[in-house]
Amino acid sequence: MPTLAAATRTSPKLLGELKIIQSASRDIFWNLALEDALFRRQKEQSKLSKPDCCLLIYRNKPCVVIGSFQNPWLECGVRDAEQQAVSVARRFSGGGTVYHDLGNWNLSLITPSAWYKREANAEFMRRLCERLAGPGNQVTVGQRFDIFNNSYKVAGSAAKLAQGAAYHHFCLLMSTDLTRLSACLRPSIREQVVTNATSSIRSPVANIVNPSVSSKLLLAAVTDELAHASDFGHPAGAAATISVGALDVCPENVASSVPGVSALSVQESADRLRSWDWVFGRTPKFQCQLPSPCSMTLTIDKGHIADLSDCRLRSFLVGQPFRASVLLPYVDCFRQTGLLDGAVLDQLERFFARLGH
Ligand SMILES: Nc1ncnc2c1ncn2[C@@H]1O[C@H](COP(=O)(O)OP(=O)(O)OP(=O)(O)O)[C@@H](O)[C@H]1O
Repeated sequence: MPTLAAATRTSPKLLGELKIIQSASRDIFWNLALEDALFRRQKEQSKLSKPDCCLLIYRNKPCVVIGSFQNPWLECGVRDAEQQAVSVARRFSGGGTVYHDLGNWNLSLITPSAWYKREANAEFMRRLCERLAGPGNQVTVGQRFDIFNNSYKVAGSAAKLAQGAAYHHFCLLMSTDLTRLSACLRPSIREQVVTNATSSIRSPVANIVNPSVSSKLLLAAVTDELAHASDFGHPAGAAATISVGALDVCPENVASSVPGVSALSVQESADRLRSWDWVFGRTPKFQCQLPSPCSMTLTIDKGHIADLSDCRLRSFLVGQPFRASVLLPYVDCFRQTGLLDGAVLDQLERFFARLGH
């Protein structure tokens, strides 16, 4: 027979409200910071007997978003992204690299950790996608809780789980520029690399609907699916009410429209997410092997050159950030001093140029 303590642990508390929050910002860094602030607020709320939870909806200007434990140079063309004004962001959650633009919608379910159910969240997304795709389409949940429409990936998913709170976010391809998506996901470093960073699982992708779906229609479909959430065992089914908490949230109104979230802390967190130290400096240590005529091995740790097999260059380059703006002037210098032969310098120049500023 279960003890009283065990019974109390397994019978979940009712949720308070499930609030839908929609961001008006199109800045990936600010939106990731807002998501993180809502997650931290959720952790605080976990002490309450009836915590609220929320669904954050946001879109971004063109950007590549890598997972927390990934290597940006292996996942995207950093220099090409820079040249096309595509931001590169590192999110807090794990998983692989995705491309966002205004045709890609992000839905993030932020709940108490006790309510976190990957399968039910994915089923919520599957039903939403099925509704958007219309009849005659086969919408399924993949092994890693991604969503496929007729075998094409239409939504990716990643999660972050901590004591007290969790979020599970989905990026949904509605009318994204798919040519640009695949162009942006071409690696900067194509040389041989040794790393234990997470690799993306590349899949053929498609948009789910024609470009005419408005945010109003999406919001209506989301609200309706959440209202039926108890039918398929989603935690939202236990929410006392489902309501639109705040629309058009932006840096100017976040403090007044989203209680418990400070505009300053969102801004500080956005600035940190935007920094080179966060996006590139947090790359897991890796080794890169440059073939002949260079024939050298570089070790990169915390975004800086930690070691170099060519002893002529070691004293100049070890300790330098792994970025074109710092390394290319050295190549110019080496050219002037005749330290290395021309073919080696040309190869180094091409390699460093691909790293981005
Ligand atoms: N906006 C997008 N939506 C869905 N799939 C995408 C998108 N952008 C790229 N993809 C595809 O998803 C692949 C990465 O998938 P992977 O499973 O590694 O990451 P993910 O965990 O789904 O990403 P996320 O965690 O952001 O959802 C890319 O190589 C590409 O094929």
